[in-house]
Amino acid sequence: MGKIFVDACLGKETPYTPVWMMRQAGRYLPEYMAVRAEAGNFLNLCHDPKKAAEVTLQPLDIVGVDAAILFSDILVIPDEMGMDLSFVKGEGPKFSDPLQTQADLDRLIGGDEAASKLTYVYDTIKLLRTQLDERGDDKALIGFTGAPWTLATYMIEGQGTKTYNVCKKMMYSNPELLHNILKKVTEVVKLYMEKQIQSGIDVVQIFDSWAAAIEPGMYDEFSWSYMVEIAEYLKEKYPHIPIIMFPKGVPAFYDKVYGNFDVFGVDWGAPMSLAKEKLGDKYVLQGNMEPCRLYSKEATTKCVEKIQETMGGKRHIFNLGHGILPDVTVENAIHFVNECHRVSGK
Ligand SMILES: Cc1c2[nH]c(c1CCC(=O)O)Cc1[nH]c(c(CCC(=O)O)c1C)Cc1[nH]c(c(CCC(=O)O)c1C)Cc1[nH]c(c(C)c1CCC(=O)O)C2
Repeated sequence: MGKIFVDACLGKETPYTPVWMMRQAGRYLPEYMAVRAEAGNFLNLCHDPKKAAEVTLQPLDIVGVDAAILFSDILVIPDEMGMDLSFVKGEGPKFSDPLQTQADLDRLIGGDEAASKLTYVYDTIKLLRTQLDERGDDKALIGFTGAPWTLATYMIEGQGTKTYNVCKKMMYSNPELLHNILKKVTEVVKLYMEKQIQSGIDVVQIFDSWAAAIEPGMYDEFSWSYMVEIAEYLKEKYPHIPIIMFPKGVPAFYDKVYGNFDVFGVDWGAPMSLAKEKLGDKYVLQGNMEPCRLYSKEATTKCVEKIQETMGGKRHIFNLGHGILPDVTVENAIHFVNECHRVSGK
């Protein structure tokens, strides 16, 4: 069966506009919390293909989205390259030994050796492929990776950061080392995404969540060019697999966007009309409701109607402008999905 989400990514006309939500498999769902509790913790859940597949599919049945996104995390890549990842309760991800020198980087494994260690991700995808095919509906499966820059911020800082001062010190005082880190991560990501495709995903999304940390004139050099390199590697071998680029918070870069990919993910900080004007002819646009609107049904409806008015149901995929927050009610998430379908004629 043709998948409406895949068709929409490729710019084909679809009977209605598909919708999904970034971070849709997560803590706002009591059913997710139950499976996570069984697993013991978040990383165990990522490492358990059966449970990871189960939470991947939950939003399809509970919220009614048109695509599932693989349940995993962007940080499993540096973890398998040899950095020791943990999630500290209430504090988020941590690496015990952040990268500071070329010698630190040289100790990490790279290339196919690293990509081959992520077997639990490929096993989850294979299981999901079977389960989705058995369902016989037209829901797509999205695989993903972090952009090399976003991954590097965690590898260098050792954790999430508000200032990015450690990685920016490297950017301005030792750019060669930062490029070496980005190159090594890029090589792993290319092979990781290739193995995700071979395992059965329908679409790729590259998350550059911390794009806005880079000053506009340097964004291409330190992030976008690596994302494009990954996209072009995959497009050459797998032209039928759509690629979504999601660089958060870089409207100043919209005039300079280039590369062979299909969908541009618009975050909530940019007006959809601006993205349409600058990028709408070249790329399908995804987005972009401010996730906090999910706290109010009225605010949600207003925004969905406005986005629909701007995009006119053409070359568009509904989504939030960043991830759904844990304290949103399931009822309001369902309302968002239903409204996207209503205004686009489902
Ligand atoms: C920056 C980033 C990370 N991870 C991810 C990003 C990029 C996307 C974005 O910008 O939102 C990507 C990600 N992380 C997760 C997914 C699963 C699929 C989905 O979107 O539903 C995806 C696509 C699960 C997760 N990844 C994480 C959770 C929460 C873990 C839990 O307590 O259950 C989930 C469901 C943990 C995580 N992972 C990360 C952080 C900063 C945190 C802690 C923040 C928090 O606690 O909300 C790194």
